[in-house]
Amino acid sequence: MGEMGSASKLPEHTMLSASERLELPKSVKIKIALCQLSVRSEKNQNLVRARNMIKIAAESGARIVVLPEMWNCPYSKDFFAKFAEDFDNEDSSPTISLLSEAASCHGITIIGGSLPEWSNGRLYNTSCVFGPDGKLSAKHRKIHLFDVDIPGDITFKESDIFTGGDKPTIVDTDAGCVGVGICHDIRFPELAMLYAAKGAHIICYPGAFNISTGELLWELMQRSRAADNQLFVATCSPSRDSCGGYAIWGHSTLVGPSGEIIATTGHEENVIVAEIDYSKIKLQRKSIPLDKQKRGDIYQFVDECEEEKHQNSE
Ligand SMILES: NC(=O)CCC(=O)C(=O)O
Repeated sequence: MGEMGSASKLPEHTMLSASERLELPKSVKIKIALCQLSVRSEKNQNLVRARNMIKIAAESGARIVVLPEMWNCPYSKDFFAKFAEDFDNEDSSPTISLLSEAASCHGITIIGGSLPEWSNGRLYNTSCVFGPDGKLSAKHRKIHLFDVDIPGDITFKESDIFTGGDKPTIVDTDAGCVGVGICHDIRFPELAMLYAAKGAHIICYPGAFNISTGELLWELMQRSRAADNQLFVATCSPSRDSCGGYAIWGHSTLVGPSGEIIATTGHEENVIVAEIDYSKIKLQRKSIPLDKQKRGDIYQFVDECEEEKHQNSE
């Protein structure tokens, strides 16, 4: 694995304004790859297999490569702490080294799925973004932790183990402006709206939905976030046969700005490579200008008594 150097240090922020971002990225058409990896209980095997998938993706022409939620570690409370790495300690973070080396070796942007991260005695579910120079360009800590209790079906409480993130994450890459969320973050439209308002072209959600909620909601959530905000949404999941006893839905998908599915897959291990045509964003926003049609002034209930008092006093 290559030298990491200062790969794990976040750059000083050079954020563009939303209106600057509304200009299309230099390359209007790019390829994106979604690596639906089968996650094993041996960390090193996951690193080797993911590295191989990134190579396949890059050789297929992908400029952005997305990995799944928890791809170096089974999605299981028995593994998160054991597999966690301190990203700031370069000697003890083989996964960060790998992502940095792979991004610079192929000259691509990697949305590095998510990994268990140790920081100051806390555990986070964290996604790291690397640019073609191999440097860390953003770090998103899962904001909305997945706590679920469906009697007779599934009980899982991420908040028993993880601390939630407290910041939204948007990053300007040479292949478009990317908003980042992790799995359960997709259920919160406010986050996607914020990214759209800041000028994101695509929102990437590494995710590991389970079979209980996935069938009904996984595709619906992605298409809703894309259609509401008229931008691209990409998701990347581990495959169903991943270790850990949590039944994963799979179905990594790319959705376009009218809510259309551009590419998807089943639940097996697979690398999906698909084309993004960023000009579709402008076209969709021109055809149906939701932003201009919005009535921000009336999305609130007016207290009728207050209204009456106000009218009487006039
Ligand atoms: N890993 C997750 O955040 C799972 C989210 C999920 O399945 C859901 O229904 O929400």
